[in-house]
Parts: sequence; C-alpha cells; structure tokens
Amino acid sequence: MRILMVGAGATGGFFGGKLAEAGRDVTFLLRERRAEQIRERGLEITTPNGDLTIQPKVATAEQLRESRERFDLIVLTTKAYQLQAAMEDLAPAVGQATMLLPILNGMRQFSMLDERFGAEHVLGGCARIYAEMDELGRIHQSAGPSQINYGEHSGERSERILSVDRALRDAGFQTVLEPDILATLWQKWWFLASLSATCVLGRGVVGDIAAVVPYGPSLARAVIEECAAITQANGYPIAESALLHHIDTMTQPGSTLSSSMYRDLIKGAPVEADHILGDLVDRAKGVSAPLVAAAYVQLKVYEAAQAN
Ligand SMILES: NC(=O)C1=CN([C@@H]2O[C@H](COP(=O)(O)OP(=O)(O)OC[C@H]3O[C@@H](n4cnc5c(N)ncnc54)[C@H](OP(=O)(O)O)[C@@H]3O)[C@@H](O)[C@H]2O)C=CC1
Ligand SMILES: CC(C)(CO)C(=O)C(=O)O
Repeated sequence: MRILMVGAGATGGFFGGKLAEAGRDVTFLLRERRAEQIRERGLEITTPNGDLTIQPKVATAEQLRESRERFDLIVLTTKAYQLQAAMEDLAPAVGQATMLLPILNGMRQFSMLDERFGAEHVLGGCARIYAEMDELGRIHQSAGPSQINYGEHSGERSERILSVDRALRDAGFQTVLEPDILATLWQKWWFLASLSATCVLGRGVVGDIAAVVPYGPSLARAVIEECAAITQANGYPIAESALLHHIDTMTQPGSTLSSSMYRDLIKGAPVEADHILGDLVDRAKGVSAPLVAAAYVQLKVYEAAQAN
C-alpha cells in the first residue's frame, strides 16, 4: 500500500516515522521549510522506549502536482486550521480508489473532506498520543498511549479497511479497527474537550488545578459533566464507570496531564478553538454548557489578540 502522510508534526511525524521504519511505503507531503529540515536532519523521534532518526521519502505540493502520482492511503495529520489548504495540496494524489484517513481531533474534518473529495473516499480515524514537535523539528513522545483507531463510517469490514488494517498494524504503535468509529470519535472528543476546557479555564495542567481544593476538582467535574451531557444528547451514551474514571483522572493531584491544545496555548501557538470546543457547544442540542462556552470565548479572544 502506498501511503502519503500529510504533515510530519507531532502526530504525523511519529506515526509516519514508525510506519517508514517498519518498512511500509511512506511518503511525507510537506511544506518547503519542513521538507528542507527533514532533508538536512532526518526525521528525529524520541520516545520513552528509545529514539530513532530516519530519512523518509518527502514530496512538496509542487512535486506532487508535477508527478501526478496517486496514493492508496492518505493520512491527514495537520491541525484543523490548516486542513483547507492541505486538501488543495494533496488533491493531485487522490485517484479513484484513494482512501483518506484523517486523524485530527474533533469532527468537522469529515464534512470538509466529504465535500471536497466525496464521502466514498473518507474513512473515520483518530489518534491517541501525547507528543510535541520542538523548534528543531524533533518529535517528542511522552509516556502514554500511541494508537490509531480507524474504521469505515458504515462500520463495514470492507476489503479496503482490512487492507488499511494490514498496512498500519505491527509498526510499533497500537492500532484498532473499529466496528463503530463514530462512537469512538465522540468518546475521544468529550474526553479531549473536557481536558482542554479545564486546562484552559484553570490555566494549568490537571495537577495544578486539582491542587486548588475544593474549587479545582469541582471545576474539572463540572466541565466533564457538560461535555458528557452533550455527547449523550447526540446519541452516544457514556457508561457511569467511564465518567467516574475520567473524573478521577482529571482530579489527580500531581498529574502532569494536559491536552495538545493547552500545550499550544501556553506556547503562544495557534489553537483549534472552533474545531474542538466551538463545534461541540454548537452541537449542545439544548444542553447547558456555560463552562465549555467560557473556555471557547477565552480561546477566541486569545486568537483575536494573536491576529493583531
Ligand atoms: N500532539 C498530540 O499529542 C495530539 C494531537 N492530536 C491532533 O492531531 C492533529 C495534528 O496535531 P499535531 O500533530 O500535534 O500538530 P503539529 O502542529 O505538530 O503538526 C501538524 C503538521 O502539519 C503540517 N502541515 C500543515 N499544513 C500542511 C500542508 N498543507 N502540507 C503539508 N504539511 C502541512 C505542519 O507543517 P509545517 O511544519 O510546515 O507547519 C505541521 O508540521 C490535531 O488535530 C491535534 O488536535 C491528536 C492526538 C494527540
Ligand atoms: C486525547 C489527547 C489528550 C491525547 O491523545 C489528545 O488528543 C490531545 O492531546 O490532543
């Protein structure tokens, strides 16, 4: 299977690097600066289980346009606010049977891809990992999961999704072929949105907020309950045990847990406000979610200040 990874940032660099190291046929579609960095330094990845540096195949949008090379699987790993431009860059690589697998957070990416390329090309997917790229372009994975979940939106175990499964598994990270990828996406979304909104409102990682007893833990609990209620109102039930487990995780003193959105915020980098929190409150279906909305407002004010 010929795989095109769009982006070699924290997630794309990690999963694409692992796939390339495992011998899969991977090309990275990169913008000029990142392509140059990787040609010079290689793709460098550090993980709790060891480090690796590879020299992957790299293409820029211009090279892709000229070669008109088509790929079997295109994995999208940009931030949400980069997706529109990335779709234009990757378009020449989409042939009749090409599958598009976005592993971004949130949900809007699917309607955007459906509209641009046709829903028949689009698979469901998401990633679980704690990773960051530093200013030298090195990818650092922290302890915790490294996993991609994927599936047909219909839930079908089609020939093509089984071929994706064969291509992605056993490459040094976990993979899960999902019977109901939409449910998985919602489960991931409420977890991520509640973590992000709590960290944004409390301006700290989980342990910092948990230390402000009793208000920090009650903030986390209230945000979790809002996100869970929106998810349930959209038809995705949450087991009591999952809710309690998440509340426990999010109120642990000393925990260094945070989301990629919060890490971007404290770095002064752009954030996926509309995609991760705005879209969730837009889908509240009458559920009251003042805390998630407040976190969203904060991020939009931050975005506006950044633009000036
Ligand atoms: N980081 C994490 O731990 C996790 C992140 N996620 C989600 O995954 C998604 C990606 O996040 P993350 O990997 O952290 O983001 P990063 O910013 O680390 O990486 C995104 C990469 O996409 C590249 N890119 C953007 N536009 C293009 C384009 N047109 N062509 C080629 N490359 C492009 C950027 O390249 P350039 O260097 O040129 O700017 C950048 O390197 C987000 O939705 C995030 O929420 C999900 C789970 C965990
Ligand atoms: C769920 C979590 C926190 C880890 O995969 C994430 O998606 C993120 O940090 O963006």
